Order: sequence, then structure tokens, then C-alpha cells
Amino acid sequence: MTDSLSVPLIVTGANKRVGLALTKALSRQGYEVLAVYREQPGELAELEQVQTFQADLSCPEDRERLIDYLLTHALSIRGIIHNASRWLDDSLEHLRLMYQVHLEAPYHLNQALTPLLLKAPRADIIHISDDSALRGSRNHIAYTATKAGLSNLTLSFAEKLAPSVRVNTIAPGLLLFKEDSTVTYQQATLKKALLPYEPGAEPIIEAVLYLLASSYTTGSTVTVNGGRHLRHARNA
Ligand SMILES: NC(=O)C1=CN([C@@H]2O[C@H](COP(=O)(O)OP(=O)(O)OC[C@H]3O[C@@H](n4cnc5c(N)ncnc54)[C@H](OP(=O)(O)O)[C@@H]3O)[C@@H](O)[C@H]2O)C=CC1
Ligand SMILES: Nc1nc2c(c(=O)[nH]1)N=C([C@H](O)[C@@H](O)CO)CN2
Repeated sequence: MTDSLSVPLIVTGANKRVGLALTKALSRQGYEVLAVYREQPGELAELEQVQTFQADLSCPEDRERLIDYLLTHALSIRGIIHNASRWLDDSLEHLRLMYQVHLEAPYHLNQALTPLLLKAPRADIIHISDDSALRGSRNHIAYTATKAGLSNLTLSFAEKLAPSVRVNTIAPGLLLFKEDSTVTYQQATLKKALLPYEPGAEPIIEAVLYLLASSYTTGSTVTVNGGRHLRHARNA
């Protein structure tokens, strides 16, 4: 954690996988990134240009600590990219945890940091949701329901914070398999999209850079799913 911020772009879940790749890409583009991580900073500790902050976003007290830090150290905020997430199987306990990370935390941070967002000449809130959020998933009911809530935040905050703050959703299909996913699962997943490959973090990086530069996009969803929504036609 550093003592000096000017106009940071906040990335949550920034210590690994998509969040880490996005943080590196945004830093290379010249953004002042504040990378929020939960347990271990990992490679973030080696990124000299990137500032870091430890917070478990399922914990209101940790969120308040992050909010207080920003209110006392930042002049304004260039944006918030809500990437932090858990992909858990279905249980009441997991529903509660994913609700906290996918909905309670983005809502809390967006509301509390509104004054700093409105101070910037241009600010962006980007919710990283999931292409399956509006379809549902019989194997991840709680996950998709909480991601659907996250997508819905875009509609309300876009209206509330316009015109200086743009608010959008990115809805990815497959990005990166979990390290412990089986070959069988991977092959079945790849077949679901018209573009049958594991794209990595690039679709998110491309969509974020587009939204941060866009002149006329708010309240929208950028879908990056490899044509997965057409799979029914393809398999017919
Ligand atoms: N991977 C994919 O194929 C797809 C991903 N997505 C979405 O894209 C985004 C990035 O995906 P991916 O990189 O695979 O996600 P991961 O699940 O690999 O990582 C999510 C990040 O969120 C952090 N996180 C989880 N819980 C908390 C918490 N309570 N407080 C703070 N940070 C937390 C994790 O940190 P830690 O590990 O330390 O808890 C991690 O850095 C996510 O929003 C995901 O839902 C959507 C569709 C497909
Ligand atoms: N937080 C996460 N969300 C999701 C992940 C993940 O690894 N972490 N992975 C997926 C799957 O790849 C799915 O898109 C295809 O099986 C979904 N969300």
C-alpha cells in the first residue's frame, strides 16, 4: 500500500489469472492502477508501477478500510473494474459468499466511491459478469443468479451517474479453465462455442480498453463469448 494516489483505476481480484493480466495491460497503457487482492499479492508485488491494497471484499470492514483509504488518498477515481469473483458449486453457504463478492461488494463500493468518481472528468465502472448470467445454469444456479444481479447494477448505476461516469457490463463466455479442470470437461466446454478455443484474458482486456475509450457507451453489455449463444443453432 502506498501513501500517494492521484486518479487511480481500481481493479479487484487483481492478483491472478484474468485480473492480473488486465492489471498489467492497463499499467502498460499508462493507467494508474490500484490492484486489490484478497490473500496474497503474488506477482503484483513485482509490478513497480502498480499500487496494491489487501481487502477481503466479502467483509464489510475490509471494504470500509479500502473506501476510507481512497477517500483520504485519492483526488478522484478514473474507474472501478469489478473482476473479483468466486465460481463455486451450489449450496446456501456458497450463495451467500458469491452474493457478497458479486453483488454486495460492487454495490457498496460504487455507492461509497460515487463522490470520487463524479470528481473525475471521465470515469468508468465495469462489471465483469458472465454470458450465462441471463440464461442461468443448472450446475451453477447461485453463481449465475449473483452474476445476474451484478449485471443489473449496470442499468441502475448508469442512469444514476450519467453523464460523467459510464457504467457497463462485460459478459464473457469461456476465458481460462481452472487449473484442475479435466480434459473431458475442457473438450465439452470448447464445443459450446463457435470459436472452439480457450482465449485467456485477451477478450476482457480488449473489452475493457474499448469501454475506457468509448465516447457513447453506457448501460450496455459487451458480450465476448465466442458465439456461444448460437451453439443451439450449430448443434441442431
Ligand atoms: N475463467 C473463465 O473462464 C470465466 C471467468 N469469468 C469472470 O471473469 C472474471 C475473472 O475470471 P478468473 O480470473 O477466472 O477468476 P478467478 O476465480 O480465477 O479469480 C477471481 C479473483 O477474485 C478474487 N476474489 C475472490 N473472492 C474474493 C474476495 N472475497 N475478496 C477479494 N478478492 C476475491 C480472487 O482472489 P483469491 O484467489 O485470492 O480469492 C481472484 O483474484 C471473474 O469475474 C469471473 O467470474 C466469466 C466467465 C468465464
Ligand atoms: N470466478 C470465476 N468465474 C468463472 C470461472 C472461473 O474460473 N472463475 N470459470 C468459468 C468457466 O470457465 C465457464 O465459463 C466455462 O466452464 C465461469 N466463471
